Formats: sequence, C-alpha cells, structure tokens
Amino acid sequence: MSADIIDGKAFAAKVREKVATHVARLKEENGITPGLAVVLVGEDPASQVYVRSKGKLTTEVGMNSIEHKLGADTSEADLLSLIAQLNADPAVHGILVQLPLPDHLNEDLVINSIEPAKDVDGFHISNVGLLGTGQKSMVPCTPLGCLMLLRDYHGSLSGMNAVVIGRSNIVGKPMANLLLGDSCTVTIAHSRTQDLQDVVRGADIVVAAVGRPEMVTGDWIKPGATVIDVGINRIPNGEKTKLVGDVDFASASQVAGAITPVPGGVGPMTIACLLANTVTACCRANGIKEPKGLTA
Ligand SMILES: NC(=O)C1=CN([C@@H]2O[C@H](COP(=O)(O)OP(=O)(O)OC[C@H]3O[C@@H](n4cnc5c(N)ncnc54)[C@H](OP(=O)(O)O)[C@@H]3O)[C@@H](O)[C@H]2O)C=CC1
Ligand SMILES: Nc1nc(=O)c2c([nH]1)NC[C@@H]1CN(c3ccc(C(=O)N[C@@H](CCC(=O)O)C(=O)O)cc3)C=[N+]21
Repeated sequence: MSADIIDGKAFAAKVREKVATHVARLKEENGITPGLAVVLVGEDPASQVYVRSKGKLTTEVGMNSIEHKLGADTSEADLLSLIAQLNADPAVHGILVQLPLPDHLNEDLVINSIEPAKDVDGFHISNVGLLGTGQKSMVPCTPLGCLMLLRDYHGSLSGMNAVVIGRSNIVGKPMANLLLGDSCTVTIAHSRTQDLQDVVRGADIVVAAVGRPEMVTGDWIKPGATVIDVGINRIPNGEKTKLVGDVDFASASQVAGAITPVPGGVGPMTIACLLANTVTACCRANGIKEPKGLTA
C-alpha cells in the first residue's frame, strides 16, 4: 500500500491567498495594514533562513514586515526594551521572537514580556493557559497547521487514538491540547517513554516532533494510520545537505494511510498560520470582526 501524500505546501498557499484577501479588505475598508515584527538574536543560519522566508511571505500577502536583527551578545535588558517598544507600537499587530535564543537570555522571561494580544506564536503563558482551558487565544502556528491538515483529511477526529512524540512547549504540548480539543484520545511520548514503538503502533494519528532524523520507521506505524511529520533536520547528503523529517518517509509511506512530506508538509503551514494569526490579532486590536475559516 502507498500512502496519500498530504500536500502542506499547496494547502498553505491556499491559506495565504485567503490571508491576502483579508489584508486587502482591511486596507480598503479600514485603512489598516497588518504589521508583523520578527526579532532575530544572533546568527544561527537555519533561523536566518526562516526569518528571510517569513519576511518574504509577509510582504507577499500585503502585510508590513518589520525585522529586527540583533547581535548574539545582545543583553536581556536591550531585548526586553525592544519588545516593550513593539508592544506599544500600534502599527505592530504581531510579534515573533525567533527561538532558540542564545543561552544567556531567559527564553521564558522574554516570551512572557510580549503583549499576549500580539503573541502570534501563542507561546505567552496567558495564551497557553487560555488554550489549555479551551478559551479564545492565540494558537501556536505549527500545531495549528497540523490540526488544519488533519481536519481537512479526516473531517472529524473524534475518538481517534493520537500519539504525539515530543513534549516541547512550542510543538508537542500544544499539539496534544488541540487534539484533545478535537476529542482524540491523546498520548504524549518523549525520551523517557518505554516501548515507544508499541505506543506508536496503537495510533490512528502519529505526530512526530522529536528532532531526530528519520527516527520513526514504517514498522512502527499501524497500517492505514495518518502520519504528520513536524521534524526539520538537515543531514549530510554527499557534498551537500538535505532536509529530512523525524519520520523515515520511504518506509512509513508504505504502511501509513496518509503522510506529510518534508519539505512541503508542516513547515509551510507554520508560516501560513503565522500570517493568519497576525490578521486575527490585527482585527482584535481594532475591534473588527475577525475572519472565520482562516484557520482551524
Ligand atoms: N515544521 C515546523 O514548522 C517546525 C518544525 N520543528 C521541528 O520539530 C522537531 C521538534 O522540535 P521541538 O519540539 O522544538 O524540539 P525539542 O528539542 O524542544 O523537543 C523534542 C522532544 O522530543 C523528545 N525526544 C527526543 N529524543 C527522543 C527519543 N529518542 N524518543 C522519544 N522522544 C524523544 C524530547 O523528549 P524529552 O522532553 O524527554 O527530552 C522532547 O520532548 C525538530 O526537528 C524541529 O526542527 C519545530 C518547530 C516548527
Ligand atoms: N518563535 C518561533 N516560532 C516558530 O514558529 C519557530 C521558531 N521560533 N524557531 C524555529 C522553528 C522552525 N520553524 C519552521 C518554520 C517553517 C519551516 C518551513 O517552511 N520549512 C520548509 C522548508 C524550508 C527549507 O528548505 O529550509 C518545508 O518544510 O517545506 C520550517 C521550520 C518555525 N519555528
């Protein structure tokens, strides 16, 4: 059997089209251009690539992209003062501080200094609490993108067994919360989980967010299961490098019912959801009815 390929790249392009329509409407009817500020501290090459790609797609949908690139030795006080300035700027509707931050900066402190209404990553404790209690919040982009792909493929997820591998604050935990919200029976696995393969074999939905190249192989997957591969790992490939997920696509796609590729799966959805969250934040900030159906 060969799995259906869930085309995140194509889906994300459709989401960005909808975002662009709403941005055009905000400009015409309200005279407002949504603005997304991205803060990058240090020179991590992978982070630089994402930030560049975010900036390009932000302007492509008609929004303002504000980029702040700070040196790796930036002090916490300077970073906090930049965030305070962005919090107070009415032209900035969304703020994203690219993670990971250099070791001398306290990530929790920095994230929690972002105005929750502008926290388009959904990482602020206030948004985490709102999501955890099923209240209106900013939803983290990567898990939101995964949920949209799953709902689009399955319709209802109610009663399905979902296994999320990884318990990070940015992917694993919010993913589990969203799946629970859609009435899945959710298991969260991590590096201390015993018999991980057996746990995964019970899953109708597997979300892999581990950071280990091609760890999940076809023999772990229940035949017909849906596999969402969040992993973005750059590995050597001859003289060059290539991007692979946390799932071994070649073997898993022989067993799964549906699977997301890397690249072209979850990654593009993350950025599309970031843009959608920025439109939502802009509408909320201006007392404008927020668009329905932009995200899940
Ligand atoms: N596509 C996208 O848009 C995005 C992709 N990513 C990618 O997703 C992956 C995960 O990212 P992130 O959540 O930030 O990573 P973290 O490193 O923060 O978390 C990884 C998680 O995987 C668990 N883990 C590690 N090794 C194993 C193992 N052998 N068996 C089971 N669990 C294990 C860890 O367990 P423990 O807690 O016990 O240490 C941890 O909970 C990375 O490849 C990252 O690049 C991330 C964000 C967005
Ligand atoms: N505050 C914060 N928010 C984030 O959302 C965040 C972050 N920090 N730090 C890093 C991770 C990672 N991440 C990705 C986004 C898009 C792709 C993406 O578009 N990937 C393309 C390929 C890109 C390539 O070729 O390198 C794809 O999978 O098809 C990947 C990874 C967001 N993250």
